[in-house]
Amino acid sequence: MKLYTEKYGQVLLRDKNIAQIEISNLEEGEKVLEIGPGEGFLTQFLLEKYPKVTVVESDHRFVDILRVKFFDYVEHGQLEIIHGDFLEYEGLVQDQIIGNVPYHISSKIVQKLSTMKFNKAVLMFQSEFATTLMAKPSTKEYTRMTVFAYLNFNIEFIKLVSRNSFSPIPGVDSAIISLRNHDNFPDLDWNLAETKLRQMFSQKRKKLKNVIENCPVQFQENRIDQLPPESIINLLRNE
Ligand SMILES: C[S@@+](CC[C@H](N)C(=O)[O-])C[C@H]1O[C@@H](n2cnc3c(N)ncnc32)[C@H](O)[C@@H]1O
Repeated sequence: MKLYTEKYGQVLLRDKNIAQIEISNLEEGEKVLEIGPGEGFLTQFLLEKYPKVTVVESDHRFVDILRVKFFDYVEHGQLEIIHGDFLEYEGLVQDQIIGNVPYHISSKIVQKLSTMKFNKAVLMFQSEFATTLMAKPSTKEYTRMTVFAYLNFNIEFIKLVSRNSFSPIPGVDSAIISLRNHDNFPDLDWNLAETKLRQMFSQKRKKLKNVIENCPVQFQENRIDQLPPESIINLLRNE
């Protein structure tokens, strides 16, 4: 039986150097949470560095493998294996988060992370998605998700990763980035801001004077995807 389903983002990392780069970008700490460990390629290195490792894996076939492979670590309480959906994870504050994440739910993972408290997350995404998170205005990669990420995180680009580092070889390259929570916009009403953001980007071909009531005069002739996040925040506050 084939043990992976590319459709569910199950391409497995095979390059130890890349795993080491990801782990060296995490910080020291007590606890680390891994999203989607698969067969545990990253997990084995995490266990060398952290006293408490929690992994959340949704596929029971991988969970069975992990339970056998890391039996001793589970017995000694260093490793907790959770069979479940990370998007439903309700755990406590984590020091560090790591994951070569399933590409088809990248946006949902970023949204989920925005609701969690952690020190630093080191994540591997499809390179195109990583570009979106850090895109500049007036480029095709600049989307609602770019602004959402800016509102929630400090983002750093770490490394582009060739598709040849995975098995099976996917059709695209990947990229490692890091996210840190920030609280730069404590005055924002988040539910309202997200609704407005969605509404503005759903009409991104229109000039803002035709999208927003009482649009500030300096933005009236612009389209939403021409404005930098700093200006969009003013719109989210003002409207
Ligand atoms: C790209 S693979 C990476 C596997 C492993 N970390 C590696 O690098 O070899 C993504 C993993 O996430 C798991 N996964 C997919 N959706 C998930 C979800 N919602 N919650 C937790 N794990 C998930 C998949 O089963 C798979 O093991």
